[in-house]
Amino acid sequence: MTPLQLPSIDSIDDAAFAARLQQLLDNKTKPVGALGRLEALALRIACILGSTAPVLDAPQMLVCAGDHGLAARGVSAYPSDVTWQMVENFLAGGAAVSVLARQHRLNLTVVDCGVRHDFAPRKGLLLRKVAPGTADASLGPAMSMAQCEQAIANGMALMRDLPGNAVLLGEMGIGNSSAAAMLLARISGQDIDACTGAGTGLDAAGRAHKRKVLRGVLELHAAATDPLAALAAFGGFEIATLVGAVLQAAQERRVIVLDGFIASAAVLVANALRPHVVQRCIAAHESAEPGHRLLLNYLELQPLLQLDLRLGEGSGAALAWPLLESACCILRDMASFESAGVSRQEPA
Ligand SMILES: Cc1cc2ncn([C@H]3O[C@H](COP(=O)(O)O)[C@@H](O)[C@H]3O)c2cc1C
Ligand SMILES: O=C(O)c1cccnc1
Repeated sequence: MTPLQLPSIDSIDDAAFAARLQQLLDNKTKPVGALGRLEALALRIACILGSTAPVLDAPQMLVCAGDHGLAARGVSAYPSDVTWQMVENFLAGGAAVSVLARQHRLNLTVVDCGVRHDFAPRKGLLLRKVAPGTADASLGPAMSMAQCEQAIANGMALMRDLPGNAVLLGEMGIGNSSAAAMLLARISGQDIDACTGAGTGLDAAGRAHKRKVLRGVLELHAAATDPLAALAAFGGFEIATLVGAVLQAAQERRVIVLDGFIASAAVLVANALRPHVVQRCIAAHESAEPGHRLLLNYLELQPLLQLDLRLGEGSGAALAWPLLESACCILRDMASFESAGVSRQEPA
């Protein structure tokens, strides 16, 4: 295998351009700042796309799926078979993300990154299986480094082939809130107990068991300190594929819309590898999974919505999408004081 080449990702900070955008926003027919955080959102999208009149084009909902060997340790309230069953549901159009993507006209692509099931090929499904599920991370690394790099390379390649200038991140994989919690603990240095939550709905005893298992897995992989080693140690294939997709999207200056805890964990890893990634990111919401708030704080991202969602799939990203469209419309289409002949604020 050729060695993995990660893209280089430059800073898109441009103080002069941001000041120009702020002036455009301040000249719109409204009291200064009256559209609140929608103005900051407009400014961020405009900076990512490098346009004072941003247009979101052919948005892509990318849902990456994979199974986790660690699920055999009882860290999820649901069995691993739910992963492939939900992939079928995504493709049949009945899952939350299917419905919401349809509502908002987001093109849905589902990727088998490493599900323990053989899917029949069909439209909307990309077969990029590295292996049928990761290994049990409580016994050894979830993925070999070669598998980890393969999944990242798959994500980069598939993103290159997707049209548009915006991508919304989704995932499916029973047990993946455990992988996300361990990645957060390792990369941010926070205690695993604070990073661990109920996932699909564990009760108090289930959460205590999950914390104990995850603490043991972190200890087993104490040497996995750099982001790639941590990703290989904890998994999973869907997170690694998303890492590649995020890196590629960031390099192409697409708008990257984060969903919940697990999709955000992929961005955490990508940003640890290439620190300017986060400049291209918008946090759609803050999930009820407690680690998500810690993760967003660590990345200094402010979520748009707080709806106590704890689903994943990309559902929260789809729900926030109309806000991004509205932010662009305001910057593009609102009249200025001059063009509309509206009087400005009286001098103090
Ligand atoms: C029916 C069903 C649909 C889902 N859609 C997303 N997830 C979510 O739950 C999983 C993470 O939680 P844990 O780590 O506790 O397994 C992921 O698959 C995530 O996307 C679902 C879970 C279930 C049961
Ligand atoms: O925040 C998420 O993405 C999430 C939370 C619980 C279960 N699955 C996903």
